[in-house]
Amino acid sequence: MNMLVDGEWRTDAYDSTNEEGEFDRSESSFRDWLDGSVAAAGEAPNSSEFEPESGRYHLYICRACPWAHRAAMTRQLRGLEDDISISLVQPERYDEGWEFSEEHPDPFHDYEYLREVYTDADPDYTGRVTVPVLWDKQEETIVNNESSEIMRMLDTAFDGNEFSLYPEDLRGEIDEIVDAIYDPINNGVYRAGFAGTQDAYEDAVDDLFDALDHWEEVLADQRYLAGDGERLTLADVAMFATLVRFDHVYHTHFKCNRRAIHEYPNLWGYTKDLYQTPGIEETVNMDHITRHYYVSHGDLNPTRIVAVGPDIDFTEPHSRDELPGGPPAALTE
Ligand SMILES: N[C@@H](CCC(=O)N[C@@H](CS)C(=O)NCC(=O)O)C(=O)O
Repeated sequence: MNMLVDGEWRTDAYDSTNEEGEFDRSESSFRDWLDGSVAAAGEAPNSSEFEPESGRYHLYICRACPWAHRAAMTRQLRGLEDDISISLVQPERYDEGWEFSEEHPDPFHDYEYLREVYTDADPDYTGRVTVPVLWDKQEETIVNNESSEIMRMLDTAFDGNEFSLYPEDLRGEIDEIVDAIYDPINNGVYRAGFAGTQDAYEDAVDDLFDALDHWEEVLADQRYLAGDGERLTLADVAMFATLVRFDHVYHTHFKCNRRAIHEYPNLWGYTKDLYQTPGIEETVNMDHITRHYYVSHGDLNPTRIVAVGPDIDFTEPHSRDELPGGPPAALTE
């Protein structure tokens, strides 16, 4: 796989599976926090030189990427479109890594590749070149490239509109759910898709569907994941990013095909409910999602043919409004 090593681009630098054939996701590298943002339940606000000034920060994302999607959804739901600018990279990723294009240019530097943004921040950078990236236009550096942190800091550092996706009374539970769904679900689909052995694949698929069965039950009588299920939170943002991609890419391309999400009554209703929450639909680009996965992973899909199905409709009625709670008033008024 490709990455930067001491600031030089290498296409053979790391193997994404370990000796047991299990997919190994490496850690994100830029881990600064915006001033005043909160990292986890019970923690005091961070103090840093990165002041949360409107217009100072930019998100580089790919619409295909579920991790970048968490950051884009948080920005959109919290009404931060005027505070934080956003731009896309091309959905297809080849040997040169994430690329800008005429359609999706780098708004600040006119760079060809996202890796140039990384070497701008650190000329000797060693690591993967991933999205999302939270870029500081003033200091011309990367603040953070870890989505679980970016979503928390966008929610807690900026005022935005009048609700929080990470409310103080639910933070502990949100942290637990975000952690609990990471390994079997969010990263679980990748563990299945990139497994190098039958055992590693089957372990990942077992974990994934056990976890989906569990949340299917939880969602039978609550609208959202955290607390009493009445409030939309970052736990839902994290879950939705995987569920919305599931039937189009993970089911077929990553062989997560024991069941599709639209075959689970509650998970499917929940996915449609979130999709129809004001602000979310515009963050979903199924064309970019399918093109990215089917085209970029030549080892999994050598013909790079993009699967056309399934025929499902995220805008059809979901009936979840019979459950207590609902989208924050700030989004529906
Ligand atoms: N832990 C990171 C993971 C980000 C990540 O792996 N993004 C993928 C796209 S879905 C990427 O940019 N991959 C490029 C690579 O691994 O070289 C996060 O949550 O932000």
